[in-house]
Amino acid sequence: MREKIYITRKLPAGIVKKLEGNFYIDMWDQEEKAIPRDVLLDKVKDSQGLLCMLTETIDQEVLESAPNLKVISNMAVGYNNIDVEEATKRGIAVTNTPGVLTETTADLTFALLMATARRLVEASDYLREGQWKTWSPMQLTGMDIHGATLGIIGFGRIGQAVAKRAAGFGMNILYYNRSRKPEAERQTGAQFSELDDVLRESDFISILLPYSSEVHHLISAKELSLMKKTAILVNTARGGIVNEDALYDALKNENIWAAGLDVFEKEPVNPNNPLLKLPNVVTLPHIGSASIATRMKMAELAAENLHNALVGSGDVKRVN
Ligand SMILES: NC(=O)c1ccc[n+]([C@@H]2O[C@H](COP(=O)([O-])OP(=O)(O)OC[C@H]3O[C@@H](n4cnc5c(N)ncnc54)[C@H](O)[C@@H]3O)[C@@H](O)[C@H]2O)c1
Repeated sequence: MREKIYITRKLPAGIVKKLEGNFYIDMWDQEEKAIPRDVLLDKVKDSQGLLCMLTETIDQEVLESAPNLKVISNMAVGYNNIDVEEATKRGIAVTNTPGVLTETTADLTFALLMATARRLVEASDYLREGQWKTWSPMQLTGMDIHGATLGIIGFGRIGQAVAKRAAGFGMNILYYNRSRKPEAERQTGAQFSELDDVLRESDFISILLPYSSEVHHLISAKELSLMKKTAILVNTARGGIVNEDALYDALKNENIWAAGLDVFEKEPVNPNNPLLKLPNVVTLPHIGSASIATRMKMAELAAENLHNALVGSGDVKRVN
């Protein structure tokens, strides 16, 4: 009997068709509605492979419901939605999609940095709401990007790709990372600093660390208090790295100047989240890797990981 793969979101037909050559495929295909938890728990019961998104929490309960599972293929580079330790104990391979989304996520990070610095959303709303009646020299003024110092926290693939863009914009670059990256330092002129120094000296802070319990609320009240009052925080990594209550206070009390957020502690974001009400925050619904070409590449790589891990040959991007 063919092995069964369950896919938690509708994927492009061509990608599903390729998998159908070797496996029995079942898929959640309601695009407007996320897969309900009870459906997921039921569907994994007889599956050998699971292709999921970061919106699905693959915890102990899911793993217990899936005694036949051999591979979990996450269609994302981050995999904090999966209990990797528990999966490893059960001999389940966990895979992700690194690399193919690096440049697209760096583009979005830079776009968010610029939109926040130059108040693009506020300015667009101002015009649409019919408020543009005169001209005043200090109206809708923002922060310069050229010549400013960018501090990158998490200097991996995406962090380094952001640094390349920043170098082109004439920014000075500081970075904090677990280990030093001499080759990227040479290419971008970025300088390694301790975390507190990066926070103190930067005009822009870009967070690009993977989420883990180790970095939960890494940026909290104390860290925000080290930042310049004119500083802008951009988070395109994971919401849990920043303490949202502390961030709200820092923005409300003008201890920092603005924030650009693509990610939140709880997603999808509750529309009543107070951060959405602040004028000095630009918010996005986790669209870092959302270009047509990149989402296709991510889906292809996620399918390839699953296929290769199940047939036992070819390249597999394993995280455990
Ligand atoms: N907004 C989005 O849509 C989106 C898209 C892609 C990736 N992401 C997030 O961006 C993250 C980074 O992606 P990447 O491909 O650059 O990953 P990466 O593994 O290439 O880079 C992460 C860097 O962080 C460093 N690091 C890890 N833990 C650390 C710690 N505790 N202290 C200091 N340094 C630490 C690593 O040494 C590495 O250099 C992903 O894990 C994901 O959560 C978000």
